Amino acid sequence: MSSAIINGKEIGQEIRNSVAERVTRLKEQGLTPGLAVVLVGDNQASATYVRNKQKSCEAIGMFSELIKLPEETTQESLLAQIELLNNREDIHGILVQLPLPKHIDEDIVIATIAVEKDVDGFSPVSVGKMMLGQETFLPCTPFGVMKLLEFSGIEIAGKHAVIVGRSHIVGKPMGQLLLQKDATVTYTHSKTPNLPSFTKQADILIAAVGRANFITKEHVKEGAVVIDVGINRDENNKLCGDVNFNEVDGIASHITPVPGGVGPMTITMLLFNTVQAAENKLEHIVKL
Ligand SMILES: NC(=O)C1=CN([C@@H]2O[C@H](COP(=O)(O)OP(=O)(O)OC[C@H]3O[C@@H](n4cnc5c(N)ncnc54)[C@H](OP(=O)(O)O)[C@@H]3O)[C@@H](O)[C@H]2O)C=CC1
Ligand SMILES: Nc1nc(=O)c2c([nH]1)NC[C@@H]1CN(c3ccc(C(=O)N[C@@H](CCC(=O)O)C(=O)O)cc3)C=[N+]21
Ligand SMILES: [Mg+2]
Repeated sequence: MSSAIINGKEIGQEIRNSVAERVTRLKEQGLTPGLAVVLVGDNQASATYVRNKQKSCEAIGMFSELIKLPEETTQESLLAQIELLNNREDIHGILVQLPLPKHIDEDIVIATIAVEKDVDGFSPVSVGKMMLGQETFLPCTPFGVMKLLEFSGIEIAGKHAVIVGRSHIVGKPMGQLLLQKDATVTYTHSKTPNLPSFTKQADILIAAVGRANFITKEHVKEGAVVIDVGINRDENNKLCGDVNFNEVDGIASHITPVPGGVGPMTITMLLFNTVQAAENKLEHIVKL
């Protein structure tokens, strides 16, 4: 029997519809949610993602502005651009597309984004609040994965979640969100010996490695829920995940495809966070 497919495009669309309604209500009150996307350099993949994000904003009536800076932009001038966006009334969310050119310190750049506009949830204050379980913008990819699990009726409490990967933007926050929902969490990474001995224990397996078709049937327990965060190109330049879908299909109870799994959810949660940022501002005005 084949595994149930978790359809991120469909679940994402359902959430986008409710976000679109919130946009309509905000506009009736004279406020159009605005997202600024900062793109430095001419990384081809980044340009594609950014276009995708902008199209998605427009589709639900949000304002989006692309700030496109040349590869040789200095850190100082990038920081100045972010300060301008921090102070703009029409911009509620700021996203600085990663990776940045090597001569720029990403940590400093991200820390400069005003926390109330940090819709990626990457700044140190946002991360700290997330760790403490305080209200904040959650990082879009792990947040999107939590929504996929929720909409698919997958129970998390008491389950063993194994994360492959510990990056600051995916693996590490993913484990935190699952822990908050009472999973038992194991982190694995490039220094983990005998990886399958860990992943085989997973009730929920999250692959965030960045290697095409890396997770095979030897890594997966019968009946596990497998979430594939990876976005890679295979030897034929075809988009593929970190999970060898054909091998794992039929072993997993549920699996996310690539494309059409986690990717669309990342953008959905970016829209969600940006609308929330605009609503927060409105509530603030009403309170004054
Ligand atoms: N769908 C979406 O919306 C998004 C998808 N992505 C995709 O997800 C994937 C991961 O992204 P990201 O977290 O940014 O990547 P990083 O390269 O920052 O992190 C990769 C992680 O995988 C670990 N790793 C690498 N090789 C192995 C191995 N052989 N065994 C076990 N662990 C290993 C690394 O370990 P160590 O820490 O020891 O180096 C690291 O923690 C990529 O394909 C990326 O394109 C990313 C963001 C959003
Ligand atoms: N500051 C910042 N925030 C990010 O959220 C961020 C980033 N930098 N840098 C790059 C990664 C990657 N990322 C993706 C988003 C959507 C898809 C997506 O929509 N994928 C589609 C397919 C897209 C295609 O066809 O190429 C899918 O999986 O179905 C993929 C990857 C966000 N990232
Ligand atoms: Mg850098």
